[in-house]
Amino acid sequence: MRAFITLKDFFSEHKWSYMLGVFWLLIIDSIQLIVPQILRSLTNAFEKNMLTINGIIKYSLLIILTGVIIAVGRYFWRIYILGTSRILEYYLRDKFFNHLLTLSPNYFNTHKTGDLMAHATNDVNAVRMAIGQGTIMIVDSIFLIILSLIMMIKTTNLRLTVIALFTLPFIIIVVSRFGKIIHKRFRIVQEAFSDLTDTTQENFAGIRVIKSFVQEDLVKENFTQVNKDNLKKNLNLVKISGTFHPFIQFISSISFLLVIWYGGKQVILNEISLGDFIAFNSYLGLLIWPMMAVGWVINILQRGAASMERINSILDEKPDIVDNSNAISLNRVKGKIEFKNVSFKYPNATNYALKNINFTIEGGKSLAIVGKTGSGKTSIVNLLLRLYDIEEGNIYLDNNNIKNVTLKSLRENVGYVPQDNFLFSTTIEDNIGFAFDNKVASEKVFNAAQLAEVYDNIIAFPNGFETVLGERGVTLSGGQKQRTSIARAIIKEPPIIILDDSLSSVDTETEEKILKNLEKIMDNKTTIIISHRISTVKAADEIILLEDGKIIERGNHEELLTLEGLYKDLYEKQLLEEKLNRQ
Ligand SMILES: Nc1ncnc2c1ncn2[C@@H]1O[C@H](COP(=O)(O)OP(=O)(O)OP(=O)(O)O)[C@@H](O)[C@H]1O
Repeated sequence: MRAFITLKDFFSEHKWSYMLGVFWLLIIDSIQLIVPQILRSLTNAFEKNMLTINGIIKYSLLIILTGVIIAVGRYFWRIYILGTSRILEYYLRDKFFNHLLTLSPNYFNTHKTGDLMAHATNDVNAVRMAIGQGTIMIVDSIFLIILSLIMMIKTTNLRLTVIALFTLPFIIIVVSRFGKIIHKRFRIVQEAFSDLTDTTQENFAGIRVIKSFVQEDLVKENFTQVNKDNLKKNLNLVKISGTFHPFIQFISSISFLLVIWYGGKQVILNEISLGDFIAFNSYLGLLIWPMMAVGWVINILQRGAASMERINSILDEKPDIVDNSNAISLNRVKGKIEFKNVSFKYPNATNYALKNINFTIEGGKSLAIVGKTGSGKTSIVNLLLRLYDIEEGNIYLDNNNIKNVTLKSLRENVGYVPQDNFLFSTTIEDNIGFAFDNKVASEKVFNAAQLAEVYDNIIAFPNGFETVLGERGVTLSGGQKQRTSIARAIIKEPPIIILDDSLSSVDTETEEKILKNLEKIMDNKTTIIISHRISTVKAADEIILLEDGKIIERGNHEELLTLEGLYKDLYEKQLLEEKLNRQ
């Protein structure tokens, strides 16, 4: 139960709602305890032939009155307790999502999206149940058990009460044994649900690959397998809960049997009145529910605690990359970037992705990075944006070690066009204006789209810039996505812009136009261009050629050609390719 300590702030904020809910709950419970007394008086009067029509009306009205108060009270405790548990669900999901946003990209490389989605749905629900229904049941059970026992003893005698409670220890044993098994099976069910969510999510994300490889049958088979596994684990849980409840009910019915046998005898011997006997049975009936509820509540709390533990394990996860305590916030930088003796291995990787990288880009100048796939080009950008931290070497921005700069100000100074060009399922206009907290002026969006050479494509769509991308709308071509993504980066007018293979899907003519536009807007701004294509990089002030994480050639285009090395080979091969393409 210690797991729920995460929610202490929530409880302190909402304690009054809980208290009011509990207050109403206790009122209802107290009134419920009056009903057997009404039945008792009614039966006794009936037995003594003293019951008049007026008496029947009086007792009936009393029963109706208690019914009305119970109904009103139930409404209020539901609002206060169940309503607050819904607020808790909202609070916890928000906290969970916000925490995930603080985690470093590496966390998402090593954790499945489906798993995280299952935490945000199933686990949060289980916690809500524990805090809502669970609270009600605990208060209800404790109060009703104590007061029913007092009333039972007062109405009849201690001996009959003790006999009625003969089954209580058995109920406690059964509840605690079953509780443990239910807890374990519930955890397994949650894990199976995570797998199911994950498989579904992955299959739909990769639907194009599945269809193009005609692998629907294989995917179907895999899904059926995971779905079957989920079903099996759920049935295991149902079987145990299915045995548990009737079992408890059976044990408690033995109490009734004992009361009918012994209590009946006491009525015959005139030790208690018929009214006492009936009231006693009603109290026993009232007692069965809380005794059962003890079982339920343990079940619900166990589930809630298991889910809370799973959520806590993520909430306890510390982001790998955070601002250091005396980090400075940079305003608009001049854009000087320096890598000094930087070597880097990805977490859990054995090989270095970058080895002893040294370069300086003066503010306003451009650097191009070329190299074969996997040579470490993107890794340089990942380090500059501090998506990963380095242990060997240093990176400086305007002569400040980036480890001493706030992440926000570092990243705000950079316009980044990533390789995967991810766009959100919202309008094109909102995608381009993504960097701004508030809606940005449409003219600004249009201008960025023009500079990225995608304006004409966008206005050709029936809804133009209002076109919704993704599920409900148009899907852009690879080149259109790249250019929309460029527009998203340049609209910020950042002092540093990074294009990671961002022109690979556009033809050379459009590429040239985009580069010309960039030249205009990037005057006095620093540019890093990563590309496989020499045509994209040849105008850069400096070009570095990477191989296996090392810089093997550097210089401007002309200098690199005179080196007669790999760069020149690459250039000649691409010239030949272009020539062949033109023929
Ligand atoms: N998150 C990661 N974890 C472990 N290794 C990684 C990770 N990202 C990249 N690598 C490895 O680091 C090396 C350099 O990768 P990087 O993405 O920098 O190459 P690249 O030159 O940009 O390639 P491409 O042109 O294909 O994009 C590769 O061997 C790659 O497998």
